[in-house]
Amino acid sequence: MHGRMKPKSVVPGIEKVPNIWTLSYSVRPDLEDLSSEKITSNRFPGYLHNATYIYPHRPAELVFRDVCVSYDEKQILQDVSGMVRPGEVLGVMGPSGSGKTTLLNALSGRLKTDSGLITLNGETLTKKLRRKICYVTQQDIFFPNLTLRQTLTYSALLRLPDNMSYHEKIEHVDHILDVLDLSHCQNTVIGDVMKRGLSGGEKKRANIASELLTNPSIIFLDEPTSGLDSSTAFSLMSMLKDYAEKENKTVIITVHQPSSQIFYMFGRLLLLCNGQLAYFGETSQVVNFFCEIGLQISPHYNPADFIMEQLKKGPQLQEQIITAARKVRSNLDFPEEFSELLHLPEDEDEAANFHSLNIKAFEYSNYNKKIWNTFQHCELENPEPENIDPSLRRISEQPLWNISPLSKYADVRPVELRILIDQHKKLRTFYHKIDLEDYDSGKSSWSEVVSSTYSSQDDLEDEEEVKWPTSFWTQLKVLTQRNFLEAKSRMLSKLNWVQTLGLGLICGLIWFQIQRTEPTLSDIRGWMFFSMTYWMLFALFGALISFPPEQVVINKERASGAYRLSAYYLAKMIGELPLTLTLPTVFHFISYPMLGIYSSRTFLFLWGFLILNTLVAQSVGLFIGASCTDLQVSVTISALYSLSTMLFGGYYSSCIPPWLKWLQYLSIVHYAFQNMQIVEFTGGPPIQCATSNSQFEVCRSGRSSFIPVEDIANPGGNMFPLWANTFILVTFLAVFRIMGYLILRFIHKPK
Ligand SMILES: Nc1ncnc2c1ncn2[C@@H]1O[C@H](COP(=O)(O)OP(=O)(O)OP(=O)(O)O)[C@@H](O)[C@H]1O
Repeated sequence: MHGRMKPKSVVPGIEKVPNIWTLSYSVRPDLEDLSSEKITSNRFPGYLHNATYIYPHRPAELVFRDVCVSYDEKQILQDVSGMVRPGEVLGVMGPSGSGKTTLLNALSGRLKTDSGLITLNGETLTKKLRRKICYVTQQDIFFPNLTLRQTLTYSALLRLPDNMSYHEKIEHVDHILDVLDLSHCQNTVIGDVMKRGLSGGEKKRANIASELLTNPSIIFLDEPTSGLDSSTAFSLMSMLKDYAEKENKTVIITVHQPSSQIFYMFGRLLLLCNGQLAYFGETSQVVNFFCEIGLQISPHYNPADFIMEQLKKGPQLQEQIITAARKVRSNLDFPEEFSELLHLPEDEDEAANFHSLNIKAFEYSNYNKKIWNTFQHCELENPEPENIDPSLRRISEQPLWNISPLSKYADVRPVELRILIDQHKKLRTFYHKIDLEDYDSGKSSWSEVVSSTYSSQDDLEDEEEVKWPTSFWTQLKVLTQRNFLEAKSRMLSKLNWVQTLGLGLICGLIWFQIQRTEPTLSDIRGWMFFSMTYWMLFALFGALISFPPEQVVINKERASGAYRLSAYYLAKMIGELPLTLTLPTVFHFISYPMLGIYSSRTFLFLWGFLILNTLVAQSVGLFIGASCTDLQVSVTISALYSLSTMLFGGYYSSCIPPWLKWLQYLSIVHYAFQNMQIVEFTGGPPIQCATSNSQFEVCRSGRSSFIPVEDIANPGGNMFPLWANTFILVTFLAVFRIMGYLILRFIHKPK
């Protein structure tokens, strides 16, 4: 024992699986009374003994080598290499356009690389492993109407696994609010340019908080300090550095022009110049590096400013710096050699060499080294396979990493350490993993780790295996609640209430107690046409304008794999349904009785068709909003569609040229207006004929009080029955909604 925290229980074990021996052990401070059998059967069926160790997340070491990226044959990144270890902060600097964001996108797996190697703990970056990565974008993208707490709570409910209780998820939100010093503004709305909310610095931290919720192992931050004053930027960076160190996170940050205080917070620095590596190494050594190539920094000068100036001085100096950086790659410390060692042997010769290589690799790696020491200094208690490598006969009781005193979950999260030995009894590699099922109550994004540690590469690349953090039903439920809450303040705003109540009253007063006679026919039709087209435009443009900003948030969340598109889309329809119905209902309930209710059936049917028409129009708005990325284009298309659908609706013109008449079948107003007239003129009391000069044949032939609806609604034309119009409207609704979904699913996917 070496005077560090002493675990109460150690459960070592060895297992045979085809061609591979697995040695593993567990250290759980709280498992004094449990036998190893019990632990084993509960958690790792099929394993003789399991191996767990309490740790709040799986530390990840990111190594990248010779990464190349090009756009349309333009080389953006060329042979960029580097690495970053758990607990470290890597700063990425370079002039504007040098490729910093591109590098972050490539390393986080959001961008396809042309060549190069990116590994996490020695495993090639796959979609599954990407879930351990979080990416904090430059833009702070949120729903502006939700408070910070609501935003984080919904994010936690969606992105933390189902096996974690609601209470635990909320506790985790509290923890993150605490870590990022956001508790004081948790009930403030996020806000936007129109509505004041969180300050710029708070919004930045909120952005980081929403990503840290999943307890990722690696955090990418693209210019988190841009737009912040120097003291806010400093406190944000201090917080990130503390967080990385205490919680053993791997942090990569791009910055433009940091102050010298911020500059020295980076443990390592990666400089980019025209997409090429200009320096990679310890930040404290960068000034020496420049010195060695004859570029001396003046005393009291900010090294970050000095470096940026050198990188912009012209092609000749740039080339000199890049060449010098290339030379540094021959140092042992550089990850080029290191990353090769982390690979599993491909053939017999490589395998023969592998044991010693891997030991060397451990020595290079900070935390790997600790593990290796552990194995060398302690006795293995349990039976083991014959002829096992002697170096694996020892096991430690010590903790391998420091557990963050900040993390209240530190004592409930197990991590498994596993050594794999091939059939030649050679050490192949080791893994450490979290057991999610029983102990990791899901504060992490590690659901993938459980299966990935042992899987073959093929399995890892099988994207089908990638699971969502929560079930479809959880996603549907949470997203429905969030949609309702988010849309409520927008759709039922005070202004919308004033507009609806005002227009309802005005309509009621204009057509107050209207007579049902031939001369007032056009007024009755006018009310119907007005109310229908008004709500059509209201719903269509409402959906059209609100959807693009919402889509930005959805794309961000989809890019981080938070939920299924289908769950979101369905939730949007369900969550917004009561809100969509509210205002047309209020309008109808105010204005129609003022006209004079002649039958409750007519009143209810008219209400139903008003709602149906509103929902169809909303679907059209959603479809156009999802299809067009340019708001001006989408507004033009919507205006064209909605105004022409009104023209073909049957109120303004009853003598459309025959060659244009087919267009009326594309008009949603046409069907809805016909239905309303059918209901009103067949359900209500008959319309009195004019006493003289009636325009209706039926009146001129002596009848006094019945005008057939066909003569009113579509004189001389064909009229569909009520059910057929209704069916067509429902079909419109379904088709536009499905097309909107398909566009989002296949065309406007998140990048
Ligand atoms: N989709 C693209 N198509 C073509 N070129 C692109 C694309 N995206 C980026 N680039 C180019 O790649 C280069 C690097 O861009 P990147 O955004 O990575 O630079 P940066 O260092 O992050 O810049 P800044 O500091 O200004 O944000 C730039 O020259 C940019 O014009």
